[in-house]
Amino acid sequence: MPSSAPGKNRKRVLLKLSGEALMGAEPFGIDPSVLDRIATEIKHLVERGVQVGIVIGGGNLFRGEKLAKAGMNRVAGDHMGMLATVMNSLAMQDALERLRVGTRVMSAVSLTGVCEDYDRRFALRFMKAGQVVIFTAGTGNPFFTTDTAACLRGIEIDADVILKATKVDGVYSADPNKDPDAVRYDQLTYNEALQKQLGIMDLTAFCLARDHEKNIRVFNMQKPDALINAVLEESEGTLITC
Ligand SMILES: Nc1ncnc2c1ncn2[C@@H]1O[C@H](COP(=O)(O)OP(=O)(O)OP(=O)(O)O)[C@@H](O)[C@H]1O
Ligand SMILES: O=c1ccn([C@@H]2O[C@H](COP(=O)(O)O)[C@@H](O)[C@H]2O)c(=O)[nH]1
Repeated sequence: MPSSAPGKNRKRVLLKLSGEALMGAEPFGIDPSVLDRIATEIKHLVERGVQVGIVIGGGNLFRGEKLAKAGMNRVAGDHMGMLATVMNSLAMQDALERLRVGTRVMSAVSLTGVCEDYDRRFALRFMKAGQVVIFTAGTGNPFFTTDTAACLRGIEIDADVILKATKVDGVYSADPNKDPDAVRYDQLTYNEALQKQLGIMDLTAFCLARDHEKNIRVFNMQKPDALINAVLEESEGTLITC
């Protein structure tokens, strides 16, 4: 399908990709076949005229909290975590550009010669011109997560929806990887998620999205075409609303 001409009224999404989902069956790092499959699905969205901003996690490489538990200074660990998100972002940029999808990586911390600094107005211009923008290095601050960064950037770029692409097929009454009796929701509100302390995202991310009236759709990125369905059919996983 040919690329749509840049236009004013196209759908704009903020896609949060779990770092762990990039591992595929590997114990650490990135499975190139998973990366290429996800890049192909993103290309299909761009070809259908969807403006795509992406935030990628770093859990397949480093998490500050885990490093701190092993004895490292938490801030140093969080800096490593943020740099892990940069590595994932560069890998995704490479995969997209091999598919001839123009892609910019914009970082919350300056990494001269590696990627661009984050600038909201430039990011919007790139997306309107049909380029994918990957917002990397989280919020640029320790003690936050890329879920919070995804909500922050989603609000800043006024995304129609924040898509949390992960390894489970929605939000459950309890962590489905720990509780076999957990039940999946089709839809729920932020206040329900907060009251029930559902651990699919951190509280800061939930509160930010709720306070700025951004819906989040949680879906399984391992399911082929789930991303396309989530955006075009609005049919996958769980929708979290105000
Ligand atoms: N109520 C719940 N419903 C669904 N999943 C839940 C719930 N509570 C906890 N989880 C867990 O949350 C995980 C999703 O988190 P995900 O891996 O996307 O997080 P992340 O930390 O943002 O990503 P990254 O891998 O980049 O660090 C699921 O794999 C699941 O085990
Ligand atoms: O704003 C942020 C975002 C992330 N970090 C650190 O990066 C890792 C990886 O991110 P995940 O969201 O866990 O995938 C995170 O554990 C933090 O250590 C950060 O410091 N600030």
